[in-house]
Amino acid sequence: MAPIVSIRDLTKTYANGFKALKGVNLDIERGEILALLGPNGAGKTTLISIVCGIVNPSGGEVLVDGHDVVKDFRVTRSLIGLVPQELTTDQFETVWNTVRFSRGLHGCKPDPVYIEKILRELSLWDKRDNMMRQLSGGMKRRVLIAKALAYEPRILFLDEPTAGVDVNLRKDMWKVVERLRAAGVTIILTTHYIEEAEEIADRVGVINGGELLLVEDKNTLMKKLGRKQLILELAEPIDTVPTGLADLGLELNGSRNRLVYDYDADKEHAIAAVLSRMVKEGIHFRDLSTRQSSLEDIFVALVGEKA
Ligand SMILES: Nc1ncnc2c1ncn2[C@@H]1O[C@H](COP(=O)(O)OP(=O)(O)OP(=O)(O)O)[C@@H](O)[C@H]1O
Repeated sequence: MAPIVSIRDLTKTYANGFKALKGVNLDIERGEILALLGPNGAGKTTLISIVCGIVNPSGGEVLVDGHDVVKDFRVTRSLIGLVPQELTTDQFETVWNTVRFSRGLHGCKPDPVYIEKILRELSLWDKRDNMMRQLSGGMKRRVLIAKALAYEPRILFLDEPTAGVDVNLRKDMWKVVERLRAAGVTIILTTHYIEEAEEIADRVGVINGGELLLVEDKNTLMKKLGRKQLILELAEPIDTVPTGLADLGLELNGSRNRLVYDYDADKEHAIAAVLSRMVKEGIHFRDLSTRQSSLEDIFVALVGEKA
């Protein structure tokens, strides 16, 4: 099936001459959860804003369900829900009306039962009659999510949805994301919290300096770029690593009692060779552990390389 969002050679140069996007190509599949990772100023919000029709591209093309986001913006906009980073609501309106109006604005028939369901899901039901200005920052953020869900979008963009919010909101959010995924909604989120991407995303895209460095299935990425480390606590201290072990890449690490061995996450069989060589060299260990690099390690390595 054709991707639900297709981005081709997308560039954006702002009026001051700053190149925020330098030729991005990306296909987003129907029903997937894609996490876009990148440091501050990488171009994530610019990319999302172009797909959502808020910012005009300088070059390239974006198709949403086959429709051009510039020429057919009315159609594409109706398919997309956006939860922006910044709060954009009328402070003197009630929560109930804010969410209800959002549905109406997008041309959907009123459905109070559905609105109630969303408000309950996001723990906003008790606040439905409060004015927006009476809510805490975290509650306002919940309303932004409710506003985007109110018109049942097929594609949902979440721009740093959990930045500066508490654990409860994060948990509520993930429950909502799970429900939406089950309903076939495509979800794209930007985040600085790598564990969030690790937890929830099917694919991960890394963006830096206006370029998409990679997009990869999360598990494949962790396998391909992930590193593992075998740590051997020795029974007796040693001064130098015997040649037979040094040849395999083992090193003393911070102590005469600890040997470490770094290997690719997909080369677990290498451990057997290390252990049999240990026996051959007559070096005994009293404990053994392994450590796997996280998505965060991979991200830092990728972005660092490019910097
Ligand atoms: N209207 C604008 N005019 C000029 N430059 C802009 C404008 N909007 C954004 N930029 C610049 O474009 C770059 C990308 O910004 P963008 O907001 O897309 O980054 P981001 O990855 O979302 O960052 P963050 O994680 O901080 O939200 C930044 O250097 C920013 O200063």
